[in-house]
Amino acid sequence: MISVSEALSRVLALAPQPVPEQVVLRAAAGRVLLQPALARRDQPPFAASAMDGYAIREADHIPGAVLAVTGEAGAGHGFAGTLIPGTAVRIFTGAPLPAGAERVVLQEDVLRDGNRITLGGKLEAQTHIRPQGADFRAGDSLSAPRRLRPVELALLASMNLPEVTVARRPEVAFLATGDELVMPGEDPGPDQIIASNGFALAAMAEAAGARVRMLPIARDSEASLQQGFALAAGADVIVTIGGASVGDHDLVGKVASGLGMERAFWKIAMRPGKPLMAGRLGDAVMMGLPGNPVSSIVCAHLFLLPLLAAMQGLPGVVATQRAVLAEDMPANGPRAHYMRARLEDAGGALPRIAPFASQDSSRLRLLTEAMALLVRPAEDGPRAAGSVVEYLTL
Ligand SMILES: Nc1nc2c(c(=O)[nH]1)N[C@H]1C(S)=C(S)[C@@H](COP(=O)(O)OP(=O)(O)OC[C@H]3O[C@@H](n4cnc5c(N)ncnc54)[C@H](O)[C@@H]3O)O[C@H]1N2
Ligand code: MOO
Repeated sequence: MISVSEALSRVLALAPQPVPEQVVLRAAAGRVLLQPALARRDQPPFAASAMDGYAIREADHIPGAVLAVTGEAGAGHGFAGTLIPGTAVRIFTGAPLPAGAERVVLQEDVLRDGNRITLGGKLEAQTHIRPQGADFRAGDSLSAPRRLRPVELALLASMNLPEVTVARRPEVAFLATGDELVMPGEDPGPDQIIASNGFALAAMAEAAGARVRMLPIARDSEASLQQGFALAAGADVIVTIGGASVGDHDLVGKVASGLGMERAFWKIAMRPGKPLMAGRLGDAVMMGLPGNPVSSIVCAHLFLLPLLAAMQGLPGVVATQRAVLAEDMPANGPRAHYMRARLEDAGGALPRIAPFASQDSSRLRLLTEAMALLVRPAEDGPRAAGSVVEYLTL
């Protein structure tokens, strides 16, 4: 059995290079920007007013000064002339500052009478001007790679970039296998259960930027699995669920090998998730997840999500955080243990973490109550309450 970190590097070694594609901004949400995006213009493109008021010269900024209003500057239509000393131009938020103007006084701070304004007795120090390029300059870049959040879409839009280069979404085909499985809403036989894992896994993959195909459940026969693999043709990643272990009906490894899968590994020193396998099957990456619900979800978190990240040009890392152990724990065995745990704010710098008494990898409901996976490295010694440990969130 190989270690978790060795397995992750073997999985990442299977990842093909990201494929760039051009998309319009409206289609870029959540996609990974592959090339730095360069602003095509300054923003603001001119010195602009930040307030509604009057543009004036610095020399006229005197309490009680009386100035003639000689024109107007609005957003989208500036004042054509130059501001003459002793005069003011009515100005609105976002309007270009007239030539010669050096500050904007708020309309609340002046008295207007016909075409004249009188500045108030108490004037502000702030000029209420947004200098040209205060947000960004032409040529400034949004660095890559990065996953595009809504705020970055707005930034790209204001850089006047209608299209961006992003990574093509990897396509993942999920193939659940087992005679005991039926889909939700179907009528299960007396020995059957509902196939559940795929719903979590598909949602996880989609949130990680993938497109997902959920294939019909394969039965525990070589022919049915072969048919399932045939239906997965064209996918970038083929993920089987179940049938990965050593039982007589666990046929995934055998069938995949028969179809030419080059195995990168089978079995990892971790729990849950020991029977995980991965390799290359034709042009696709193949990942065989264990069938137990918690095992499949934990393995997907540790290996499938980093793979999908790497395929989109992002680092394939699993980020952990630190917490303080709430109770003593005995030494861990030879497999890294990802323990379902409760996380609580203990008022200190780090949260407190307490593993659940049951770590049964079939219990989905418990998993929904776990706020974290406490990571116990293989062969970790006993740990006393109060020691600092690592965890990850699902
Ligand atoms: N003699 C041994 N037995 C087992 C070992 C072992 O090392 N020696 N490993 C155990 C571990 S650890 C795991 S994990 C499981 C995984 O086995 P498989 O990947 O072959 O999974 P299945 O046997 O097909 O299913 C296990 C379990 O999960 C349920 N299942 C399967 N698919 C789904 C699904 N899509 N949705 C919901 N539940 C699913 C299935 O009904 C079983 O209860 O093997 C241990 N055995
Ligand atoms: O490692 Mo299995 O994944 O315990 O349930």
